[in-house]
Amino acid sequence: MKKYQVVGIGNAVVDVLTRCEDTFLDHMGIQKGIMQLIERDRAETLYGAMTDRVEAPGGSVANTLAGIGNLGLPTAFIGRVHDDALGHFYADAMVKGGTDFVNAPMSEGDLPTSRSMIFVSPDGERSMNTYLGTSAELGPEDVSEEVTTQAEIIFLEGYLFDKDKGKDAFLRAARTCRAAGGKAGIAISDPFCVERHRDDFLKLIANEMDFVIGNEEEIRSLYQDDSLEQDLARVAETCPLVVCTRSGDGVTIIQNGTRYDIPVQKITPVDATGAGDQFAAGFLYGLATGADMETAGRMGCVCAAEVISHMGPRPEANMQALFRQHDLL
Ligand SMILES: Nc1ncnc2c1ncn2[C@@H]1O[C@H](COP(=O)(O)OP(=O)(O)O)[C@@H](O)[C@H]1O
Ligand SMILES: O=C(O)C[C@@H](O)[C@H](O)C(=O)COP(=O)(O)O
Repeated sequence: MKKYQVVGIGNAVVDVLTRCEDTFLDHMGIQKGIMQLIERDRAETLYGAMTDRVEAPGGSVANTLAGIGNLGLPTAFIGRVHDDALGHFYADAMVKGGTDFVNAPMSEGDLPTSRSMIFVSPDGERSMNTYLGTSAELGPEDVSEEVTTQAEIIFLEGYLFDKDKGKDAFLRAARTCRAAGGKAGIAISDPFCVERHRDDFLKLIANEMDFVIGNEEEIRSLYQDDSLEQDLARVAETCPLVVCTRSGDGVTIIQNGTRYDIPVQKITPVDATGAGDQFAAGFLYGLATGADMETAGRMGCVCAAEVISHMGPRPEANMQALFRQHDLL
């Protein structure tokens, strides 16, 4: 038995959330529904333009780990925060939620803790504006083999793929985990990130990954065949387990050539932030505990439905209790 059932590696980001009308997005030049990277000045402008801000620990894979921690499995997260107020807020929240935050806040360098200004539209869609401070500087030296070899599953965040040292950190984490008998998977994170590094993404998925999770746009961005079915089939040819979420329109899982389609009851989200991350939390909980694919997929949907029913990217409910209500435990 290893120390951790799931370990994540990704950007450590504090989310600052507020509601707005779509006209505000147009006025500020914010593209709706995606994660866009911004510079420090723009971060200050957007922060200043926010009313009724809510601050919450975020970061895509970190949200997933927090979700799995909430479900009671031993978890850890590898990410970088600065030794500043937001950094301590972030690290403390991870630990309080049951996930080890293995890298202490760093005082060297002048890049602050990362933050994302997230505007939630009346239809629940979230538009993220992320200022990447120190979190995107994560490199192989930040990956402790003592942690990765103690992981049954390691989960990597595609956003970190934007820098060479992030790629190196991934490879070190995935290879050391797998060499010690664990499994490695990736959350694709973003179609634009794939756009910038398509060949590397395809190689990583084909050669180093045991599973891949993405939404429809992310899966389609890999092979660009102009057909989700064809794209899914091509990813499934190279990777033993592929999971594709399609918002309120169901989830498709292909494991070693067998396909599972999980229905989703479509609702209007209060705030869609974290839907994909919490789907991954429920699904990985199922994978780590030996559930069949149908059950793991349904667990993912229950976690995602909970998080989109309130503001913020992490669960507020006791997810074990919710699983029991849905006869999943
Ligand atoms: N409108 C919705 N109604 C019900 N469930 C939803 C809705 N939007 C998202 N979800 C849940 O969240 C999961 C992930 O959503 P999706 O939008 O595909 O990912 P991402 O947040 O990564 O873009 C879906 O598989 C589903 O379970
Ligand atoms: O990492 C970021 O830039 C934003 C995150 O902090 C945010 O919490 C997030 O990724 C939400 O996830 P999603 O809505 O499931 O894509």
